[in-house]
Amino acid sequence: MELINLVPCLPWAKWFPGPGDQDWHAVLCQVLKESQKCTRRKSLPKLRIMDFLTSTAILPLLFGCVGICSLLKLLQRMRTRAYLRNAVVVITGATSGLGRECARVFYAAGTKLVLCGRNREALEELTRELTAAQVTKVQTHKPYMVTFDLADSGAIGAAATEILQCCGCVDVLINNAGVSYRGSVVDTTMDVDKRVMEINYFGPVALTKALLPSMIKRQQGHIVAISSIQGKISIPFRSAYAASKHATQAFFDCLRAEMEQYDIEVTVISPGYIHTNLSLNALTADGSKYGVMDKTTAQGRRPMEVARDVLAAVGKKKKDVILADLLPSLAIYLRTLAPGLFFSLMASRARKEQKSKSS
Ligand SMILES: NC(=O)C1=CN([C@@H]2O[C@H](COP(=O)(O)OP(=O)(O)OC[C@H]3O[C@@H](n4cnc5c(N)ncnc54)[C@H](OP(=O)(O)O)[C@@H]3O)[C@@H](O)[C@H]2O)C=CC1
Ligand SMILES: CCCCCCCCCCCCCCCC(=O)OCC(=O)COP(=O)(O)O
Repeated sequence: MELINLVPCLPWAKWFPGPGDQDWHAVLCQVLKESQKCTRRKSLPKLRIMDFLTSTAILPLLFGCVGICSLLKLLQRMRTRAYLRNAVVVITGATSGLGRECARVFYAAGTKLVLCGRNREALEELTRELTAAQVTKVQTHKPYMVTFDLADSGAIGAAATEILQCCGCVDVLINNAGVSYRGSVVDTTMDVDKRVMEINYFGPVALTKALLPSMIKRQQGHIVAISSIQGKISIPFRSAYAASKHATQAFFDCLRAEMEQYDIEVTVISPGYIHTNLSLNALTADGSKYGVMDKTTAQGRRPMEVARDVLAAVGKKKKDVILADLLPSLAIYLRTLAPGLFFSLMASRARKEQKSKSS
């Protein structure tokens, strides 16, 4: 016990030594005894309350908390359902991977889907599959299909016009389509850098810009960008991809701020590895397809799970969401808090990868 804490107990001292007296030690012992008695007296009601709480109130309290949490979850689910039911939702890259799974979960949520892709047959097959599915809880709507290439800037305006003509408006635009890349900066042609940027950045930006005026007019809408952990940190041999995703993050962060006055929501989603065809379809330094299912991709999260998280993020109108394991999430903090260490780790990773390629 600190001496200072004994000061309030000094009045209990039964006698005080006189000036020059050496018996202060006895006084302090006496004060200490009195203070301990006092603490015991004070803590008795506290002990009784604790006894009461642990014996009678803890279980009801626990059940109460669980009940409140479940109720809040249910309310959130109902809000998400109400927000998305009959909403016009445009999904790019719906022919494969995450886009395809997003189509499934948003269809089951009762949205009016506009499925976008380059491959008409794949879109038709997905539409057949969706409409054949038994969804009982909500009324579903037959998806509309729009075929265009995001690298073709002329086609994007026409696609936006077609979407607005057929559906009247767009409530949610999910910019999901994308391509990855593998290569060293030194070996990669500028054509490849530009192509990755066209598909992952300029395409979504152009589509967003084409649909924004109608959203602003209605003062309603929601834009989603599927970025990547690589929109927040850069790893070696992904220069074009990481750059396109960093640009995506920056553009949609600016857009969010500008759209707040119109009640238009912007959600940027940054997933870690997902088990899709992304690595198979990735471009290499000379523009050819990589064509390999990487171990990291194969071990990634199931696209259906990620699609459910996308639905939840949209329903909750989240602004920025990271959907990754602990390590990539920690890496983002490391990049911010200890950039020197992060850069050294990335340099050593680059050396190792280079070595394993050349051996
Ligand atoms: N898989 C992963 O580990 C991660 C993926 N992401 C992101 O998720 C998104 C979806 O990728 P994912 O599902 O994994 O990969 P997939 O390769 O399975 O799907 C990519 C989709 O984008 C479409 N696409 C590609 N190029 C174009 C283009 N020029 N014009 C129009 N559509 C195009 C593809 O269409 P087509 O069938 O015609 O080729 C396909 O539908 C991407 O933005 C990706 O960066 C983010 C983090 C991790
Ligand atoms: C405090 C301790 C922190 C320890 C941090 C160590 C740093 C480890 C680096 C981890 C790098 C994670 C990279 C994740 C990349 C990723 O998830 O990318 C998602 C994609 O977009 C995948 O695309 P790709 O074409 O690259 O497969």
